[in-house]
Amino acid sequence: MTAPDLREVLATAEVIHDRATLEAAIERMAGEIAGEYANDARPPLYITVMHGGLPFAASLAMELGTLGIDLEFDYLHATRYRGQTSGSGLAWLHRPATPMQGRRVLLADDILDEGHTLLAVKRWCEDQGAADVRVAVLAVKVHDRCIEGVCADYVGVEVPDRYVFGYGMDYHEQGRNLPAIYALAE
Ligand SMILES: O=P(O)(O)OC[C@H]1O[C@H](OP(=O)(O)OP(=O)(O)O)[C@H](O)[C@@H]1O
Ligand SMILES: Nc1nc2[nH]cnc2c(=O)[nH]1
Repeated sequence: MTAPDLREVLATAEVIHDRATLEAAIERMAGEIAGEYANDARPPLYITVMHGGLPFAASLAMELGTLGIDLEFDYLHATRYRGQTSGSGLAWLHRPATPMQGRRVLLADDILDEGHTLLAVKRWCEDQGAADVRVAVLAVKVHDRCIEGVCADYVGVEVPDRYVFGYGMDYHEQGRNLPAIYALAE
Protein backbone atom coordinates (compact mmCIF):
# COMPACT_ATOMS: atom_id res chain seq x y z
CA MET A 1 0.00 0.00 0.00
CA THR A 2 1.34 3.49 -0.85
CA ALA A 3 1.58 5.76 2.19
CA PRO A 4 -0.61 8.90 2.17
CA ASP A 5 1.30 12.05 1.13
CA LEU A 6 2.64 13.61 4.35
CA ARG A 7 2.35 17.17 2.96
CA GLU A 8 -1.33 16.65 2.27
CA VAL A 9 -1.86 15.17 5.73
CA LEU A 10 -0.05 18.10 7.35
CA ALA A 11 -2.20 20.62 5.49
CA THR A 12 -5.24 19.52 7.49
CA ALA A 13 -3.57 18.22 10.67
CA GLU A 14 -3.79 20.12 13.93
CA VAL A 15 -0.75 21.10 16.00
CA ILE A 16 -1.43 19.75 19.47
CA HIS A 17 1.87 20.71 21.13
CA ASP A 18 4.50 22.89 19.48
CA ARG A 19 8.24 22.48 19.84
CA ALA A 20 8.66 25.06 22.61
CA THR A 21 5.96 23.36 24.69
CA LEU A 22 7.57 19.95 24.23
CA GLU A 23 11.04 21.22 25.07
CA ALA A 24 9.74 22.92 28.22
CA ALA A 25 7.95 19.70 29.22
CA ILE A 26 11.12 17.66 28.71
CA GLU A 27 13.17 20.13 30.76
CA ARG A 28 10.60 19.88 33.57
CA MET A 29 10.67 16.07 33.40
CA ALA A 30 14.47 16.06 33.62
CA GLY A 31 14.24 18.04 36.86
CA GLU A 32 11.84 15.46 38.31
CA ILE A 33 13.94 12.52 37.16
CA ALA A 34 17.26 14.00 38.30
CA GLY A 35 16.02 14.11 41.89
CA GLU A 36 15.30 10.39 41.75
CA TYR A 37 18.77 9.30 40.57
CA ALA A 38 21.06 12.04 41.92
CA ASN A 39 22.44 9.97 44.82
CA ASP A 40 22.81 6.61 43.06
CA ALA A 41 26.29 5.05 42.97
CA ARG A 42 25.71 3.75 39.42
CA PRO A 43 24.01 5.50 36.48
CA PRO A 44 20.60 4.14 35.49
CA LEU A 45 20.37 1.91 32.44
CA TYR A 46 18.58 4.24 30.04
CA ILE A 47 16.57 2.26 27.49
CA THR A 48 15.15 3.97 24.43
CA VAL A 49 12.05 2.25 23.08
CA MET A 50 12.60 2.43 19.31
CA HIS A 51 11.63 3.84 16.93
CA GLY A 52 9.19 6.36 18.33
CA GLY A 53 11.09 7.04 21.55
CA LEU A 54 14.28 8.17 19.79
CA PRO A 55 13.87 11.99 19.57
CA PHE A 56 12.34 12.26 23.03
CA ALA A 57 14.95 9.98 24.61
CA ALA A 58 17.75 12.03 23.04
CA SER A 59 16.32 15.35 24.24
CA LEU A 60 15.65 14.03 27.72
CA ALA A 61 19.14 12.52 27.94
CA MET A 62 20.71 15.89 27.11
CA GLU A 63 18.62 17.65 29.73
CA LEU A 64 19.62 15.04 32.31
CA GLY A 65 23.26 15.45 31.31
CA THR A 66 22.93 19.19 31.82
CA LEU A 67 21.75 18.45 35.36
CA GLY A 68 24.75 16.20 36.01
CA ILE A 69 22.95 12.85 35.69
CA ASP A 70 24.98 10.26 33.80
CA LEU A 71 23.14 7.51 31.87
CA GLU A 72 24.19 4.18 30.43
CA PHE A 73 22.50 3.80 27.04
CA ASP A 74 20.83 0.78 25.49
CA TYR A 75 17.71 0.33 23.39
CA LEU A 76 14.93 -2.05 22.52
CA HIS A 77 12.48 -2.24 19.69
CA ALA A 78 9.01 -3.55 20.37
CA THR A 79 6.23 -2.58 18.00
CA ARG A 80 2.52 -3.28 17.80
CA TYR A 81 1.41 -0.63 15.30
CA ARG A 82 3.94 -1.39 12.51
CA GLY A 83 3.20 1.75 10.54
CA GLN A 84 -0.58 1.38 10.98
CA THR A 85 -2.91 3.60 12.99
CA SER A 86 -4.28 0.85 15.25
CA GLY A 87 -2.30 -1.63 17.32
CA SER A 88 -2.19 -5.43 17.23
CA GLY A 89 0.09 -8.07 18.81
CA LEU A 90 3.44 -6.88 20.14
CA ALA A 91 6.48 -7.90 18.10
CA TRP A 92 9.94 -7.72 19.65
CA LEU A 93 12.47 -6.67 17.00
CA HIS A 94 15.41 -6.09 19.37
CA ARG A 95 16.02 -6.72 23.05
CA PRO A 96 18.64 -4.81 25.08
CA ALA A 97 22.00 -6.53 25.33
CA THR A 98 23.10 -4.98 28.65
CA PRO A 99 22.49 -7.24 31.67
CA MET A 100 19.82 -5.72 33.94
CA GLN A 101 20.27 -7.82 37.07
CA GLY A 102 20.19 -5.45 40.04
CA ARG A 103 20.16 -2.34 37.85
CA ARG A 104 17.84 0.61 37.94
CA VAL A 105 16.24 0.91 34.51
CA LEU A 106 14.68 4.03 33.03
CA LEU A 107 12.58 3.45 29.90
CA ALA A 108 12.02 6.36 27.50
CA ASP A 109 9.17 6.16 24.98
CA ASP A 110 7.13 8.61 22.95
CA ILE A 111 3.57 7.69 23.89
CA LEU A 112 1.50 5.71 26.36
CA ASP A 113 -1.75 4.89 24.59
CA GLU A 114 -3.46 1.59 25.48
CA GLY A 115 -0.45 0.53 27.54
CA HIS A 116 0.23 -2.89 26.01
CA THR A 117 3.75 -1.97 24.89
CA LEU A 118 4.91 -0.53 28.20
CA LEU A 119 3.34 -3.32 30.24
CA ALA A 120 5.18 -5.98 28.21
CA VAL A 121 8.45 -4.09 28.15
CA LYS A 122 8.38 -3.29 31.85
CA ARG A 123 7.56 -6.91 32.74
CA TRP A 124 10.39 -8.13 30.57
CA CYS A 125 12.87 -5.82 32.33
CA GLU A 126 11.61 -7.02 35.72
CA ASP A 127 11.96 -10.65 34.58
CA GLN A 128 15.58 -9.87 33.68
CA GLY A 129 16.18 -8.96 37.33
CA ALA A 130 16.10 -5.15 37.14
CA ALA A 131 16.05 -3.69 40.65
CA ASP A 132 13.66 -0.93 39.66
CA VAL A 133 12.00 -0.01 36.36
CA ARG A 134 10.70 3.49 35.77
CA VAL A 135 8.98 4.85 32.71
CA ALA A 136 9.25 8.29 31.09
CA VAL A 137 6.93 9.10 28.20
CA LEU A 138 6.65 12.28 26.21
CA ALA A 139 2.88 11.96 25.81
CA VAL A 140 -0.06 10.18 27.39
CA LYS A 141 -3.24 9.75 25.37
CA VAL A 142 -6.33 10.63 27.38
CA HIS A 143 -9.04 7.94 27.20
CA ASP A 144 -10.37 5.08 29.30
CA ARG A 145 -8.95 2.20 27.24
CA CYS A 146 -5.56 2.01 28.98
CA ILE A 147 -5.04 -1.40 30.52
CA GLU A 148 -5.19 -1.52 34.27
CA GLY A 149 -2.01 -1.11 36.26
CA VAL A 150 -0.02 0.65 33.53
CA CYS A 151 1.14 4.16 34.18
CA ALA A 152 4.18 6.27 33.48
CA ASP A 153 6.30 7.66 36.30
CA TYR A 154 7.19 10.77 34.30
CA VAL A 155 4.91 12.37 31.69
CA GLY A 156 5.56 15.30 29.39
CA VAL A 157 2.19 16.22 27.92
CA GLU A 158 -1.32 14.85 27.41
CA VAL A 159 -2.74 14.32 23.94
CA PRO A 160 -6.39 13.87 22.93
CA ASP A 161 -7.87 10.55 21.89
CA ARG A 162 -6.86 10.95 18.24
CA TYR A 163 -4.05 9.51 16.15
CA VAL A 164 -1.03 11.74 16.72
CA PHE A 165 2.31 11.98 14.96
CA GLY A 166 5.57 13.96 15.04
CA TYR A 167 8.37 14.13 17.63
CA GLY A 168 9.15 10.45 17.07
CA MET A 169 5.64 9.24 16.31
CA ASP A 170 4.91 8.14 12.78
CA TYR A 171 2.09 8.41 10.34
CA HIS A 172 2.64 5.41 8.05
CA GLU A 173 6.36 5.58 8.96
CA GLN A 174 6.50 9.26 8.00
CA GLY A 175 6.77 12.46 10.03
CA ARG A 176 8.83 11.12 12.93
CA ASN A 177 11.26 14.04 12.71
CA LEU A 178 8.63 16.77 12.83
CA PRO A 179 9.46 18.97 15.85
CA ALA A 180 5.86 19.16 17.14
CA ILE A 181 2.99 16.78 17.91
CA TYR A 182 0.16 16.83 15.36
CA ALA A 183 -3.22 15.10 15.32
CA LEU A 184 -4.86 13.87 12.16
CA ALA A 185 -7.82 16.00 11.06
CA GLU A 186 -11.06 14.61 12.49
O1 LIG B 1 0.34 2.05 24.56
P1 LIG B 1 0.29 1.29 23.25
O2 LIG B 1 -1.11 1.28 22.68
O3 LIG B 1 0.89 -0.07 23.33
O4 LIG B 1 1.11 2.15 22.18
C1 LIG B 1 2.30 2.78 22.49
C2 LIG B 1 3.41 2.30 21.60
O5 LIG B 1 3.06 2.50 20.22
C3 LIG B 1 4.15 3.11 19.55
O6 LIG B 1 5.04 2.16 19.06
P2 LIG B 1 4.80 1.41 17.66
O7 LIG B 1 4.20 0.07 17.90
O8 LIG B 1 4.06 2.34 16.73
O9 LIG B 1 6.27 1.20 17.16
P3 LIG B 1 7.30 2.33 16.64
O10 LIG B 1 7.74 3.09 17.86
O11 LIG B 1 8.41 1.58 15.99
O12 LIG B 1 6.53 3.21 15.68
C4 LIG B 1 4.82 3.94 20.62
O13 LIG B 1 6.18 4.19 20.31
C5 LIG B 1 4.66 3.12 21.87
O14 LIG B 1 5.77 2.26 22.08
N1 LIG C 1 2.23 7.50 15.84
C1 LIG C 1 1.46 7.03 16.82
N2 LIG C 1 1.80 5.91 17.44
C2 LIG C 1 0.98 5.48 18.41
N3 LIG C 1 1.09 4.40 19.19
C3 LIG C 1 0.04 4.41 20.01
N4 LIG C 1 -0.75 5.46 19.79
C4 LIG C 1 -0.17 6.15 18.80
C5 LIG C 1 -0.53 7.36 18.12
O1 LIG C 1 -1.54 8.03 18.36
N5 LIG C 1 0.33 7.73 17.13
